[in-house]
Amino acid sequence: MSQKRRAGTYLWTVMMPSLKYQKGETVMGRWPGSSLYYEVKVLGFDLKSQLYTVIYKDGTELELREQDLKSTSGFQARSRSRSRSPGRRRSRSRSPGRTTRRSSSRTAAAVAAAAITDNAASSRRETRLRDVEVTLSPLPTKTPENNGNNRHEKNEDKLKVENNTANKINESEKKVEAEPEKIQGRYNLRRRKDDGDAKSDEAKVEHPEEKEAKKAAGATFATPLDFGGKIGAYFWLLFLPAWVLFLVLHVNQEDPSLATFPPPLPPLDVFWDAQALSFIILWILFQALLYVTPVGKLSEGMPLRSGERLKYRTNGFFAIVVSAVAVAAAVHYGVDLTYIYSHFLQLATGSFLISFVLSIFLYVYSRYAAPEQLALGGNSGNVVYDFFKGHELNPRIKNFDLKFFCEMRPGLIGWCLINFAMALAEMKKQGLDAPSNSMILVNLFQLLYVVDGLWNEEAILTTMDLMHDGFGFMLAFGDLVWVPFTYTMQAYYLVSHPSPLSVPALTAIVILKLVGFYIFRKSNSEKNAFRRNPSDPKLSYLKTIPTATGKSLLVSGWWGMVRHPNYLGDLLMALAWSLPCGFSHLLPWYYMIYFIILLVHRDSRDMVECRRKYGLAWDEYCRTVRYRIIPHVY
Ligand SMILES: NC(=O)C1=CN([C@@H]2O[C@H](COP(=O)(O)OP(=O)(O)OC[C@H]3O[C@@H](n4cnc5c(N)ncnc54)[C@H](OP(=O)(O)O)[C@@H]3O)[C@@H](O)[C@H]2O)C=CC1
Ligand SMILES: CC(C)CCC[C@@H](C)[C@H]1CC=C2C3=C(CC[C@@]21C)[C@@]1(C)CC[C@H](O)C(C)(C)[C@@H]1CC3
Repeated sequence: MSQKRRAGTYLWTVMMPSLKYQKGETVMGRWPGSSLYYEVKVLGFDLKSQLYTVIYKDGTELELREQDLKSTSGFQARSRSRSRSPGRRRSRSRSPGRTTRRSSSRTAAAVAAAAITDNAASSRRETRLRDVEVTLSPLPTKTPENNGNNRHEKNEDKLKVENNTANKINESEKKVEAEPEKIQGRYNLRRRKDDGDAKSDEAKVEHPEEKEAKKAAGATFATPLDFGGKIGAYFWLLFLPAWVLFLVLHVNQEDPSLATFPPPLPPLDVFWDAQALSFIILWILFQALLYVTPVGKLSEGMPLRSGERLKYRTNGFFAIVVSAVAVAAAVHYGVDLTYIYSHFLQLATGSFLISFVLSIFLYVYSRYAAPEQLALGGNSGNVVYDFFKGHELNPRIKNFDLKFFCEMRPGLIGWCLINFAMALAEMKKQGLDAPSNSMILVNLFQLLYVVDGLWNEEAILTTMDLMHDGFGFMLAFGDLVWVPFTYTMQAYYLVSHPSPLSVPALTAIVILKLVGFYIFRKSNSEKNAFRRNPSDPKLSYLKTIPTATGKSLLVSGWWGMVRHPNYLGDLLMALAWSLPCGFSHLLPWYYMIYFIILLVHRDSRDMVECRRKYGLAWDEYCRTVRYRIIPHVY
């Protein structure tokens, strides 16, 4: 464990009491780039970057330097005179969006809604100052109409509420100074549970045990628990491995139908095979060797909280090509890959053991990490939850990034290897000279998915897993067990359950796959290109919403169609993977069902995270782009 890691934790503990502003304190924070100060609440302090995390009244969280904060007492006299002529004074501000803000009042200004602008303008913002009119409107009071998830779905109602509020703004400003405590209720001080959950600060009660746990872990930076919190973590730790083993046992049955679920448990020694475990270890080491080979690009990740940008060796395509050559050579020299089919259960158990040991290592390793290296979502102070969710954001041994490697290599490439082995097993079992049409489709479709992911490996650096999720049991198990041993269910199923396809059915399925792939690839590439270079002239036709963080949100193109066009494409592809297996059993549809649940949950997690980061600009985006995944449906 490096000394730097230990030193970070030590300094954190001893220096906290001497900080000028304390956690929970309400102070005035400068709007980044401008000379305007708004009321903010201090959420924490990061020793390494020497930045305070603060939350504005609109829910936007930002990191500010000490000199950008002032105590409210020393500030009031000056700011009052500023707010005397609300709505009339225009101040030129150089906020990250470089917007001109109409300050209707000291307090109301903090709840800025963003204006939609086109990306050509947004590009120019990168090089020169540009004024964009920004409408400032207070957050509507919590009412049955605008509260809850349907807040954005009921677009028309919401707009009406806002228009009314806007009309009344001058009237309400008069009351602002006279009734400061009422304002507290009108503006949302706390990050919302979901996109529309506008709970006031007072409404949220922190349980004493939660407080204690946080204190014990020095968990100043943390986001609300998900996956059912602490209890949920216990549940998932037991359920996920059991589920994989049940699926594997189930697919092995003559009749893998609901009537025969759960399958009978074999004796315990059947699960264990030392040779299977050693094959898994060899495969992971082989992939690690390819990963560290200095071939391919060194790509930069997105800026971390500390401002640092990590470098990643993105040679995934090289890795899959070399792996394919190695597998072809092995088959040529007589290696029987159907071993994978006959020892599937033992291989899954071996992978599970590795993922479990890796998760323990990751948790212990994270205890030596500096606070800014921890993941916001896995820093609750509860050992089991943090172990499950992932405590450290980007655990690395020197330059070897464990999360990136596990997500993109052994499991993902292993998925294709297993599918290929299933095709060989089908030929052997069914006495075929070539795999069936259905097996070929499933193999080619999923191979395309993986190869595309590796070809565009850099794009993973702007996804949720890499940017937000810590690396713990959930992802270690997901990458090393879940992906290779459950995503291969369709191929495994086809080995013993042939499903002939007519030419029209085959053609329709291929078209569906290509449509899904097109949407998936185009939308992912559009967002990735925009995040990497917002001033890219090729994207200048896109409309964007500026946000207080300096990043903009795409509001036209693919990301103007629905909020997660990439999920839509992915779901269409998932449908095309299940259809070749027919409708005799539910098992080959398992992936489709799981994927809908996963993506709906992921979308809601992302909504919470984006609401936290972008505040009202995110609300504006949600009002403009009403549907989450399927246009006019969901
Ligand atoms: N096969 C599988 O098992 C799985 C596949 N996937 C696939 O992986 C891919 C990545 O998914 P995932 O990481 O969940 O999510 P996304 O790639 O969609 O990333 C979400 C992030 O994109 C940014 N963003 C959101 N809206 C906008 C916008 N309008 N303009 C610009 N940026 C925006 C935000 O980050 P910020 O603003 O901070 O940049 C947000 O947090 C998807 O294609 C998904 O289908 C995902 C999970 C499992
Ligand atoms: C065990 C849990 C219930 C769920 C674990 C989820 C993980 C299996 C997935 C989370 C995000 C993933 C992605 C891919 C694979 C599945 C996991 C790890 C991905 C690498 C597949 C290939 C794609 O092209 C991609 C876009 C690169 C995917 C990124 C997200």
